[in-house]
Amino acid sequence: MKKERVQILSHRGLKELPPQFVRPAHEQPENTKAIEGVAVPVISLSQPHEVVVNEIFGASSEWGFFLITDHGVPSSLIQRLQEVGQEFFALPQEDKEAYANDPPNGKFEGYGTKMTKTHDEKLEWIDYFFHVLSPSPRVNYEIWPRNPPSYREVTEKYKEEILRLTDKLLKLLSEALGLEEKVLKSHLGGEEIELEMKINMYPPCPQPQLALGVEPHTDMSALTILVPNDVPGLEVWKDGNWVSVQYLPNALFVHVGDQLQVLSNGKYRSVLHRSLVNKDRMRLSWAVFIAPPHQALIGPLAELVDDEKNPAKFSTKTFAEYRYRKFNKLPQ
Ligand SMILES: O=C(O)CCC(=O)C(=O)O
Ligand SMILES: [Fe+2]
Repeated sequence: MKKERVQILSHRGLKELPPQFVRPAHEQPENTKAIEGVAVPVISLSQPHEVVVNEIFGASSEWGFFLITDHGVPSSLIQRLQEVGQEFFALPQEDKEAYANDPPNGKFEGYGTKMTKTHDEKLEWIDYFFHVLSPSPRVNYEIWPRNPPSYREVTEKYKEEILRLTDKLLKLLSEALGLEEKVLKSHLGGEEIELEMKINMYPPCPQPQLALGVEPHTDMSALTILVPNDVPGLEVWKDGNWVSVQYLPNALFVHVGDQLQVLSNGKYRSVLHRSLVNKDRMRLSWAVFIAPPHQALIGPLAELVDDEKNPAKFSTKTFAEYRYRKFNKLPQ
């Protein structure tokens, strides 16, 4: 079945949002505005080690979300990553369709647009490109965009930077829990840890106040490292309010995902977040999901659990089972 791409709809210049995208009133951005005057944590990684550990602990336990600066990823590389992604989405439609994914038939990688599952499930105002980034044996380069030709080289370079940052963040997050620095990464598969790239593309939307780019969710990854273009849109849930995340040039957005919440027995919080869309401008974001291999067993770390004061708050299961339950909206 041919999918209706949001980018094509957007190009038609509609005055009104098609009804399948109109969120129920209680979800519409105009009825659920972000609170003013609250700023998300921004952490410079070039501060003294103890300061960084403390700030990461505070942000991960109170917000499950923070921005990092002085992370060492060259701004020229971030810019190239953004250019090759934008160039892909600017290709003629039939060129993009050659990469179409097909989730109902198990083909998750490639160019995609979400379709409704049930009669009244609403659509999100987004097209995306999704592929595995690491480890190498799991990567299918056939599905990566061959156009622009530098897509692969640039994305591989960015992967190396994200692998380096993953190591660094997992060490800091382990230390902040009072654990040896290698603990979190080893529970997430060590060198088998998996990275997936999702380029989110939100075209201009005729009635952004009625739509969502991505509906409220937590990521099932352990961590997600995201870089947006300069169009704001991400909001995170904090103490009963939505808080908008402002654009900060070259900062990377770090989300704590479900697997880190489970491993830390709830000391770290998996952040609820959503994204809004824009009337005139295209928003793009590059999310790298950092997750354990499917067969990894994930549960609260023994070091953090005791029968009396800190009973386990989550059950232990394979990541494959966690994913299955989350996709099918079953209790964990
Ligand atoms: O575009 C964004 O800022 C958020 C996207 C997101 O939450 C996701 O891809 O899981
Ligand atoms: Fe997300």
